[in-house]
Amino acid sequence: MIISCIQTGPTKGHTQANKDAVEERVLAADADLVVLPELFASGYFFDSTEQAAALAESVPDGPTTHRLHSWARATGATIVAGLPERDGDALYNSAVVVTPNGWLGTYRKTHLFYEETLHFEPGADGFKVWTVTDRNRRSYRLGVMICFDWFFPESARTLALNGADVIAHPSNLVLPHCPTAMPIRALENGVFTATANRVGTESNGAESLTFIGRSVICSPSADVLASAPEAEEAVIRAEIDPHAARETALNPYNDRHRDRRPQLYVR
Ligand SMILES: NC(=O)CCCC(N)=O
Repeated sequence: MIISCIQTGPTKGHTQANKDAVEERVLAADADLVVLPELFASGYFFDSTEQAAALAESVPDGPTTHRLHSWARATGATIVAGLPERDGDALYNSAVVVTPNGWLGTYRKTHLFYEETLHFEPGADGFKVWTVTDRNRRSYRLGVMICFDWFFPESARTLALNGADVIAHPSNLVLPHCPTAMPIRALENGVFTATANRVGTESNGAESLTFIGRSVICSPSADVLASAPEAEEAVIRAEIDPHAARETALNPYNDRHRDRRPQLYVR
């Protein structure tokens, strides 16, 4: 199967224009799994919680999920994309999994970063894995984490223990470390990872953040299968066999799952 990460450069608040700007690359991706960045259409560094709330939408009946479904239907791809979600009075930094058959599920970011903590509720649903199919109807297991979740090894580890073959990782990275770390996150958990980041600089009216690009697709052997430049919009892609993630033996004596000693791991 083909994984594609689309590295974008959105303008905060211009959700329609940001979706229009990425549509052509999604429709041309020719991939089984397309990963878009965290908050891909809204932008990230909100001036206020009121601005975040104004840009948030309900799932699955909001306009962005509908647009993602039209793209999934048109391409046959499964799409993972980040958006600000409103559920009653609560706002979440979420990612939706959308297939040609429609919305499949939502992940709410567990570990909020910096001023996200002012605007969003932390997700409390844990790390979910969905069974999806590629365009040849071959099934694989897809987990999702969002940006800063990478910093906590428990995120990718829990997804791997929950059976993920592939981890989609919508991001808005501003620190330099994640792209360097992701090959090891993939290796230590025996999964493929697909980090889709953005570029550009955004201000909240008082300070600004610059996003580092460097989207990256990694293999269970810590290979960097594809990577994007730092400051340009880009599309990266890689062909993988997701079931290769199910080979847990490292050698005749070691197995990445069997060798774990959770009874000795504190917390
Ligand atoms: N949007 C984010 O969660 C940024 C996390 C910090 C980083 N790794 O850049």
